[in-house]
Amino acid sequence: MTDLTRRAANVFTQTCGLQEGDHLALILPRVPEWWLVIVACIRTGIVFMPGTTQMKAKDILYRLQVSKAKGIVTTDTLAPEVDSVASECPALKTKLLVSDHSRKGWLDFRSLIRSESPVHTCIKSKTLDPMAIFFTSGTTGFPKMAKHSHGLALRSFFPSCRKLLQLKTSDVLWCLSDTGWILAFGGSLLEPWTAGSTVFVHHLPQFDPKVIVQTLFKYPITQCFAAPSVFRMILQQNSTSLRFPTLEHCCTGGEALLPEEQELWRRQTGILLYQAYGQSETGISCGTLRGMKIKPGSMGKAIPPYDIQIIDDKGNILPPNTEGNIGIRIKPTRPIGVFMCYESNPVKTAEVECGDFYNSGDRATVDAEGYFWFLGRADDVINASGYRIGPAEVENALAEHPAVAESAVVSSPDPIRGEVRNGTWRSLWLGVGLGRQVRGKLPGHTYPALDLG
Ligand SMILES: Nc1ncnc2c1ncn2[C@@H]1O[C@H](COP(=O)(O)OP(=O)(O)OP(=O)(O)O)[C@@H](O)[C@H]1O
Repeated sequence: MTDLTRRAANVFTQTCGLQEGDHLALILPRVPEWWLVIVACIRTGIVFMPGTTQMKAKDILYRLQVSKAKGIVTTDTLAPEVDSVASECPALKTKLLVSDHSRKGWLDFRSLIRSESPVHTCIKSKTLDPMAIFFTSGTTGFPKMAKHSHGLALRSFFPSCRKLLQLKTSDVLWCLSDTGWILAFGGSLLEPWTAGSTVFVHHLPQFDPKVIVQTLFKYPITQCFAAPSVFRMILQQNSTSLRFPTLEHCCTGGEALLPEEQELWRRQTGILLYQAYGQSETGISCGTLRGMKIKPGSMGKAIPPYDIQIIDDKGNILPPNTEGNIGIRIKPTRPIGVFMCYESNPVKTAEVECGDFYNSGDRATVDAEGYFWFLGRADDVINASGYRIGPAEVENALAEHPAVAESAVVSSPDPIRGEVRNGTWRSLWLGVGLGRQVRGKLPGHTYPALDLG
């Protein structure tokens, strides 16, 4: 890694002329170059911006334009999409291709790495210097650019954060997060790197729960980190055995997890499923640390240095068991790991500040023991006849029916009750739950109403 990332750093600065602070879009599947590009950026101070390979030309165009990216690294699958929009991105100067074939107008990253010098001196980055931009999922609008400092990487070294997975050098960690999300940066790079454990990588070009089960049987994976949908779809396979030979610890986050699924996973695999919660703006902020008592359905406790409280819309702390916003204290001191700002969007950055807190936009309660319970996103909460209904609660109820594989609950306007709950369901293969996707993408869309009783 040392040798290859030094060479990659030289490719960026010497061959491409990129400089500290420049923005580099990184859209790669799970190939080794993803790791090389990120570490090379950290070495040089180039701000990397991961993106998911599921993007199409218009998504790439949006990201390149708003970020004013000077460079992009991608594969030959997405290179034509980039070429179709490149003329509309005046800042884009460098296109690097990760492929065994060449393409006109693109630099060949693999052969450049081979020919570049392995001698490189790291910049002397400071904790608060910019390091990365993570685009949010865009569940509620255009993806926002959450800009992080090098402090995000430093946070992984804090003993409090190490307690979440408690990785050892003998561990083999498989994090299934798409390379475009902040979870992949933490779970596939920072966490195992800090602990000196082994990263397991599977190309997994298409999500197939059968392949995941086979892989967990075949390879000496000891820890697995994935979205709840992954565990859910494995359970839906009705496999004869899910007693994996080496798997010891499982962690999940990114969307709501049903308490029943947690219990079913334990019964079928003999392993507990620990829940964590986080955002592109904060990394993992809250979680059930390995070995901590699991309260089924709870996201666990705040992970220091984050001080998480349930707050009202003015930033006042609410008492236990009261619904409110999940807030992370940012005053008087902004904790290391919380994003710097939304790039080029001071208005949005100011909007999420609420008194002494960063307002996550998620609704939850905290119990007397400090465990957090997710209710839904503030913009998803349904107000029907004066009752505030978290869509996740209705989805959980639907999911208890054996014929329902996945569900999404959205509201539609009602002249008498304000809003009524409507539902839809269908199969999905993405690593994020249907509820979150559909709710975010189709606000106000009318589905046939369900009688939910
Ligand atoms: N354990 C969890 N349980 C329930 N929801 C979770 C959990 N972990 C994360 N989430 C959801 O995922 C969100 C974070 O996702 P992400 O940062 O990718 O952007 P987004 O909020 O979906 O996108 P946008 O802000 O663009 O709409 C959280 O705010 C929360 O709603």
